Amino acid sequence: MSTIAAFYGGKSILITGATGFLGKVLMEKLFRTSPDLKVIYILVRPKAGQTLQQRVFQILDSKLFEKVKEVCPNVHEKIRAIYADLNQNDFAISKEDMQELLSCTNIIFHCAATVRFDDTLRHAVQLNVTATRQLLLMASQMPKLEAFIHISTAYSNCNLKHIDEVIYPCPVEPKKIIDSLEWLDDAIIDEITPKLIRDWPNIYTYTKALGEMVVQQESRNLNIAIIRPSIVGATWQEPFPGWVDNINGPNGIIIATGKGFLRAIKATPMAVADVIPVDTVVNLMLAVGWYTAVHRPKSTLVYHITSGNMNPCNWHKMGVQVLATFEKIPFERPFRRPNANFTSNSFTSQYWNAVSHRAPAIIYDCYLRLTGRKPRMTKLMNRLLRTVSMLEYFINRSWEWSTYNTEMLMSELSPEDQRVFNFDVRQLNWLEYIENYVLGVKKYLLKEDMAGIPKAKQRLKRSCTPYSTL
Ligand SMILES: CCCCCCCCCCCCCCCCCCCCCCCCCCCC(=O)SCCNC(=O)CCNC(=O)[C@H](O)C(C)(C)COP(=O)(O)OP(=O)(O)OC[C@H]1O[C@@H](n2cnc3c(N)ncnc32)[C@H](O)[C@@H]1OP(=O)(O)O
Ligand SMILES: NC(=O)C1=CN([C@@H]2O[C@H](COP(=O)(O)OP(=O)(O)OC[C@H]3O[C@@H](n4cnc5c(N)ncnc54)[C@H](OP(=O)(O)O)[C@@H]3O)[C@@H](O)[C@H]2O)C=CC1
Repeated sequence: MSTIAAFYGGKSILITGATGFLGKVLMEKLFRTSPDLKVIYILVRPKAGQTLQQRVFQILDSKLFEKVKEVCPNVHEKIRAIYADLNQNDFAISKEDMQELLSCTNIIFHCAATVRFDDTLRHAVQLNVTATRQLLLMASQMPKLEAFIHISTAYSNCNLKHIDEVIYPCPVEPKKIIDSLEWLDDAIIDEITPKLIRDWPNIYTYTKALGEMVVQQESRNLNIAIIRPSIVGATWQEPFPGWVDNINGPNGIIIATGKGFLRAIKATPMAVADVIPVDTVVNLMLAVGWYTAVHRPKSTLVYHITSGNMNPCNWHKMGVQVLATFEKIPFERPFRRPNANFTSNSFTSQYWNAVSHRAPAIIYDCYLRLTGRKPRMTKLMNRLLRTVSMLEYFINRSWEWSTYNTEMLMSELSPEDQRVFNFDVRQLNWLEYIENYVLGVKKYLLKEDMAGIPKAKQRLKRSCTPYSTL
């Protein structure tokens, strides 16, 4: 019997960000391995015209939760969706709900965040810093709370080259930033943002660093741990390989390449591609939740969950395998035949952007105009190139993350727990993982039918010039 699975039995667990990529996989694993847990509270806001209940039903009815329904048929009764907006005071939670959360919660997993690189400082601080502070305040009023697990990112200190499992101080106190944002107007905030974020590449990583400082400052006597994953990718093994559901990080790039839009990218081929499967991250989160509650370490432990130091892959290897997979499993209706080059400097990158990206888009828009349709390719291409430029920082550098705490935890687990909650990334076969990843993007993101593969392959064989039925 798994000690960790047994630990979550009978527990009331609060998850923020449960409707996000990581949150869904966390809920799935919890229900599948500890179906006797008492309840999972999730803080949800209505979105895109859907009520809370509709959002929960959509998640539970998805393919991701198919196995859960077999082992935990009453899963609907064990999720309690609580109306909450983390941008509001007290999260806009009703008094009754707040009372229930305060008196019943045993474990908190704080996953909610804005992960947009270009968010405004005001909004990113509100969500990634102030909301974390507010949640810690709530946690301090929970008599039954055993552990508070905060999800950060391995890139919160990406202005350093070697990163230890410690909380690094930020140049400006989070409290000072929170206070000044209350009275500064948006124009001034925009002006001072570059000065504040200094050598951080974007507002996201900077506010995640501030969030960690807040955790340290407001920890009181709580049992807290911080988890820092690197680039979170599709599932490796559980509940099945290749599951992915948003266009963040590598996912959007894989789509853009497979559809033939993106043909060159400014990347350092030998730089480490520090991708980590989402199920590996979730396994570590659950192990950390157990360890923090049961062993109660004296200080806040930080855990890195990265792949580079244990089982490194680089962008060249990743790119080659992605392209090889497109040959076997092409995406439907590509704009051009998928092909890609890594460029090494800004000049060649600008050249390829003009020749390989902008020119075909302009030509295609002319064709659309001539055939009486609305041009849209140039706009789409500009948006794609903007996105790629924001990711460039991360694909042209390598970092070293120490993983002492993560390795220590691995050694503390029983053989059964090491199997059920496996976060040993040394066992990952990159070629197999990448192939499943691309297949997952096709199936779960693009929702393309696998039966169409032979036809797509035939079209691919015939194609050499731009064509599209978009
Ligand atoms: C020698 C041979 C070698 C071979 C060479 C081969 C080389 C070629 C490569 C080919 C293979 C590629 C292999 C993989 C390479 C991958 C490289 C990628 C690296 C990734 C690095 C990531 C680093 C991350 C570091 C930090 C990690 C973290 O901690 S956090 C998570 C990461 N966060 C993000 O990724 C967020 C980034 N995104 C953004 O910030 C914004 O989205 C944006 C600024 C980039 C874009 O904003 P914009 O306003 O333009 O668009 P937006 O409005 O957001 O959306 C546009 C449309 O898309 C829809 N959308 C948006 N989000 C989602 C979503 N999550 N799911 C589904 N759909 C979404 C949105 O609704 C919009 O649609 P419309 O409304 O219909 O227009
Ligand atoms: N994905 C990655 O590559 C990495 C992620 N991380 C960290 O992991 C965590 C989860 O990321 P991920 O799952 O990818 O992100 P997603 O963007 O998929 O999910 C974000 C979650 O936060 C919720 N949220 C955002 N704003 C609010 C709000 N105002 N009120 C209530 N809920 C809100 C979202 O809810 P809604 O559905 O309503 O929008 C969603 O559930 C984050 O802390 C991130 O920093 C760290 C490293 C890498």
